[in-house]
Amino acid sequence: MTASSTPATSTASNATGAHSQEATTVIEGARGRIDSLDDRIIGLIQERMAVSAAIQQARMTSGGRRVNIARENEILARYSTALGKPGAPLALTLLELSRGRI
Ligand SMILES: C=C(O[C@@H]1C=C(C(=O)O)C=C[C@H]1O)C(=O)O
Repeated sequence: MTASSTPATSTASNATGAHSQEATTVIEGARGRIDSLDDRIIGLIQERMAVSAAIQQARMTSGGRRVNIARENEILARYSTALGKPGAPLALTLLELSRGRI
């Protein structure tokens, strides 16, 4: 039996859902890369939240409002241009994380 047709271990002990050892190996490696990317994305979101908080604090200390709708519209447009329709709710989630619910 070749490596590519070797059955994977039973689904009970294989969380990938793959039906061959070859696919299991590919998926496990790629999931490691996704976990690493997600760690970086989460770190970038936390960094974004901190930068946004500094902007909001500076504006409020000067007597301005926390929220700036014109700027938020620019961000919504950037995300939907780059990512298509699902980019808008993603941008809204980032804005909510950064300035709370409005
Ligand atoms: C960070 C700012 O303040 C608020 C938060 C924003 C953000 O997190 O991107 C955008 C606009 C504002 O509602 C800003 O005005 O740039």
